[in-house]
Amino acid sequence: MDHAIETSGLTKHYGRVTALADVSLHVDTGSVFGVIGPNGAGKTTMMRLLLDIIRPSAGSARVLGRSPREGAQRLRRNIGFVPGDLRLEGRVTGRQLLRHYARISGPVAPRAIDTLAERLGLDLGKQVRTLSKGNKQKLGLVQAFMHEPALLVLDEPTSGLDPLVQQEFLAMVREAKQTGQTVFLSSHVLSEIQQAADSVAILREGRIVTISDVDSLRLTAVRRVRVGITGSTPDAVRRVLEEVPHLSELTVGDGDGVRVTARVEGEIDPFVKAIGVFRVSDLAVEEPDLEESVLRLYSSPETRHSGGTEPNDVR
Ligand SMILES: Nc1ncnc2c1ncn2[C@@H]1O[C@H](COP(=O)(O)OP(=O)(O)OP(=O)(O)O)[C@@H](O)[C@H]1O
Repeated sequence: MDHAIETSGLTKHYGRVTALADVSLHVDTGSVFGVIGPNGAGKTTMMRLLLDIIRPSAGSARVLGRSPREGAQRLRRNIGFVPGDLRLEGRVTGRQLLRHYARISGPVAPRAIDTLAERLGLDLGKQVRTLSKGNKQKLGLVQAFMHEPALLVLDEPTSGLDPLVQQEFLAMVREAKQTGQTVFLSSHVLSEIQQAADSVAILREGRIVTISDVDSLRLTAVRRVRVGITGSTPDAVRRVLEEVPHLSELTVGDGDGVRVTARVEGEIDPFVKAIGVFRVSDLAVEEPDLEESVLRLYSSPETRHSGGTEPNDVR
């Protein structure tokens, strides 16, 4: 399989700040590749380097077989890009702006703009400057997808979108993959990467901490769960839940029914099956925390000793 993106020792310094350090990775053509990391990890820097918006201090990249620097013009037609700091202003309508972009990006299939806008619930008749943050983000997504580029580079693409629109976006990513497009997207939300990506690079302080397939990563996800149970007693609930593997920090309180909180690591299925024997009146499963579930497990020994959880500490 050939590579839509290849980087070798890619490095970017801003004065004394190293935004990206020695990043070498490749993204298979036709795959969805996620980059995940906390604020300031270097995700935006990497994307800007790939698009020749900024130039590397060291190392190199190839995008669709070319250096970003040499191939800029042609690459723009074959890449759909949503920047992390998307700023759209102006008195033009969304439709007028997209038509303008279509002249730069190359042929857009008839109705592609309307179809995408309808999917995302975007009104193309409104002036761009009057759109909310989420609606501007939708406009950014339509402009990236509308010409069916070979490569989509999406920096925090779901920021500002409500959950239903996020799901629609994820469906668009899956469809893009089915048609052979490559998607390179960044996020600091673990669940989004898990749903969308085949492979993921974890970035921290400008360095790749690990590159893994998403299925292996899923096993490390840590979730916080809260359950309300009626028609049982705290003791009975505790007895059942104490048998659940990879469940820790269990609290069982008595109040309006039995109130349970716990931390579940990895697969959620044994926990769901265990509470299934009770009458569940309330259930909340919190989004896995990136720091807790992934970064501590994969961080360097020095970082781990500064208070993180050791991988083999995890119960
Ligand atoms: N133009 C710049 N001048 C100086 N430092 C910069 C510049 N751009 C980025 N940095 C620094 O480089 C590091 C990486 O920033 P980058 O924006 O790539 O991170 P990120 O992972 O995209 O973060 P976020 O999730 O907050 O968007 C940060 O320490 C940031 O402060």
